Amino acid sequence: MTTLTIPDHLLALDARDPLAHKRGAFHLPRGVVYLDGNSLGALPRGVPERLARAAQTEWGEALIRSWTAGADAGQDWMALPDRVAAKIARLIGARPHEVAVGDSTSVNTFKVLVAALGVAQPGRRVILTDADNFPTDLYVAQGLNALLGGTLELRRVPADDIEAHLTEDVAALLLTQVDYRTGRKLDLEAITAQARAQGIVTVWDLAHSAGAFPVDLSGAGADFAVGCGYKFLNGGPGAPAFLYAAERHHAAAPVAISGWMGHADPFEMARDFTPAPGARRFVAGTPMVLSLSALDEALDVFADVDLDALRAKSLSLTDTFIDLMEPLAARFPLTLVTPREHARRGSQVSYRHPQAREVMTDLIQAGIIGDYRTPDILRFGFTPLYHSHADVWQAARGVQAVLEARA
Ligand SMILES: Cc1ncc(COP(=O)(O)O)c(C=O)c1O
Ligand SMILES: Nc1ccccc1C(=O)C[C@H](N)C(=O)O
Repeated sequence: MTTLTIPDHLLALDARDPLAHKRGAFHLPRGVVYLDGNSLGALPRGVPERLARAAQTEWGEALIRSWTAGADAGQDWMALPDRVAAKIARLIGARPHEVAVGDSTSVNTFKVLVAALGVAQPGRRVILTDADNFPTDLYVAQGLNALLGGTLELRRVPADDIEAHLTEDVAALLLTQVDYRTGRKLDLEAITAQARAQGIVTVWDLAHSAGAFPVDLSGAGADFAVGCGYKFLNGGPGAPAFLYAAERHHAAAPVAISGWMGHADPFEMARDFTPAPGARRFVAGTPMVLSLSALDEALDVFADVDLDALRAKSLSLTDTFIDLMEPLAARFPLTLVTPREHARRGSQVSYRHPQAREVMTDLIQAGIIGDYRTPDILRFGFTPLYHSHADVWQAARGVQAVLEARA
């Protein structure tokens, strides 16, 4: 790929990018523009060594002693979920004891839905959600309803109509802040406030939010949330997920999967479940040490990152891509489905194209790795920690070449 013709104004943006140095913290394969960090984040350079240490030293040498080694300093394996939770908390506007790390986003969605229903207004049985929510959110709610003998109503409405459906019969609102297809970002603050005014408990899926831009769950007064460790948090394939439970619910919210690792004192081996303080009670079973180690290391890349700068760069990258694609959208059957309005955009840009699947196959062949989503969506994810405006330019030129070749 040539870099000679990158427009000066884009090079200038890169020259004054306060996050430019973060690119060096990632392994990015040569010859590839990777625009799928919203599905699987790139590999942070520190992770392989950390994994080797966790395997060879902590597991291989210290063996079972690692569960408690360094406990006084909070460095033991037992506390690893809590250490990771504290790092995620800063990114989502939570306090460390309001975040639990482990299991998948799907499992955590189940846990927080049960918790939400447990603190909902008595008598309310409706879960309100976006009809186009990510499948796992819909399926988990369906499964929970089946478990409860069909006593719930899963009310699915278009995202644009959600606010009109925040009525007094709704128990819980289950929404994904950034739509995985379109990249449309919901106003978490406003919707949470409206829901709370109706006595509705909010459950936010932050899969495409955490690590992409600042989220302020506490400031918004959100009740519960979940999110993935392997997307913008770069924790690696199948990384542990997180859940958020506002402190005010800790005492009353039921713990659906009350496992021994969420017990106040697991090695007391008591006969009855006494929840650990805070969100740790939602950590059901043995911490996934290897994958938690990778996520823990990956999160250190964020340690000194100003989240407002992260958001500003994300918007600059997506603005640039939309601008560069505009002439192509005029020549080819591409329809922008991502909002142009900053407040309504996550960190991705998507287009409809009648041959989206084939076009994405060609793009990936050409080293522009984005994603196809049914039925006709070309999706390009931008990760402010490791993308430059020059990458955005390469990507747009790649799209142009593929579309011209197909025409
Ligand atoms: C909005 C959303 N929720 C949840 C998930 C994933 O859940 P899990 O990690 O359990 O597969 C994804 C992506 O896979 C997603 O985009
Ligand atoms: N976990 C995965 C495993 C395999 C393939 C994709 C995923 C994704 O995360 C997809 C993503 N949630 C999306 O918004 O499309």
